[in-house]
Amino acid sequence: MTDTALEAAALGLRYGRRGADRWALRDCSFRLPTGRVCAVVGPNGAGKSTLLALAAGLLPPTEGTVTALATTPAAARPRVGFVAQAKPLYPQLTIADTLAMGADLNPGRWDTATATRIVAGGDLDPTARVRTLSGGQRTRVALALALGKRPELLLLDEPMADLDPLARHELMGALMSQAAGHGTTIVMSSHVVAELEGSCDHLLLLGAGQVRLAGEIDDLLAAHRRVQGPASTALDTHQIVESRTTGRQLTALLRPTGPLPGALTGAPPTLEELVLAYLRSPQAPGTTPAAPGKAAA
Ligand SMILES: Nc1ncnc2c1ncn2[C@@H]1O[C@H](COP(=O)(O)OP(=O)(O)OP(=O)(O)O)[C@@H](O)[C@H]1O
Repeated sequence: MTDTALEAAALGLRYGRRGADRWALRDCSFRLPTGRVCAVVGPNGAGKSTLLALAAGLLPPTEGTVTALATTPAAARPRVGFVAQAKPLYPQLTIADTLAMGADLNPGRWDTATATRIVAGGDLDPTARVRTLSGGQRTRVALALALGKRPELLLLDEPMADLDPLARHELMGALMSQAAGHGTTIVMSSHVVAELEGSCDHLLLLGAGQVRLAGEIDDLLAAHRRVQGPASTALDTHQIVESRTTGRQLTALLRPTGPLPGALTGAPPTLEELVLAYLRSPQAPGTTPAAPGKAAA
């Protein structure tokens, strides 16, 4: 039994031919312990889908390594569930055929009750063909297939994007109970940070193909402060993620490197405040396992 669900070391992927210099991901290093629910966030084109595809073994790295459940992604595949952004399924199959295929492909692992319950939650007709389903209904079937596999590691690329609010709530609940009941590690990309707050305990923030923040969310929040005070307050000994001056008032989100000036009041940010501050400030220094000197503040 491993205690590492996902680990990347100097991982990089370049699309296209050599020399084209289109690095989608470069020099990514992080470790995700098992049993976590990890949010993967970042702007469009940051490399989230690429990272998930590498972790699922669908793309070979151009450089560096990635392991899933302490082995190669290909060797881990029977124990890993992956739902890609496009939710690919066989359009000509019915929902019932699709779940039967899941059972055939996962002998000894398949959880009929869970898969059937997820499909039934959407009030879907099992005899309906996949090609007749809406985007959100296809997502539901794709999640039923992934959860029915009872994976140890579940990789989900924007799983909630096309679900209605009730379906989001219900399926997020199904994912959380899978994590709590079976110790499944879930890695989930999303642009809706508010949705991740309260569900996720680990964060991977990507920007321009690099890992900018990686770690336990509680540790990351505790290491930052959202502060306000007089505009004249000097902050330059601290790592400033973003700062703004309005008249005589300064507000900033920073990573303290020592005691804060007494003129400032502040508190740890929420997850949404932290992520938005980093997204608005692409040049702000991040914290990754590859830069341990910056981790403690
Ligand atoms: N098949 C491909 N061929 C060439 N370049 C690609 C391909 N897929 C992605 N890229 C490029 O790789 C980079 C990372 O893309 P990726 O899809 O991983 O980002 P993302 O963070 O998932 O974005 P989004 O939030 O928009 O889904 C982007 O610059 C993109 O243009």
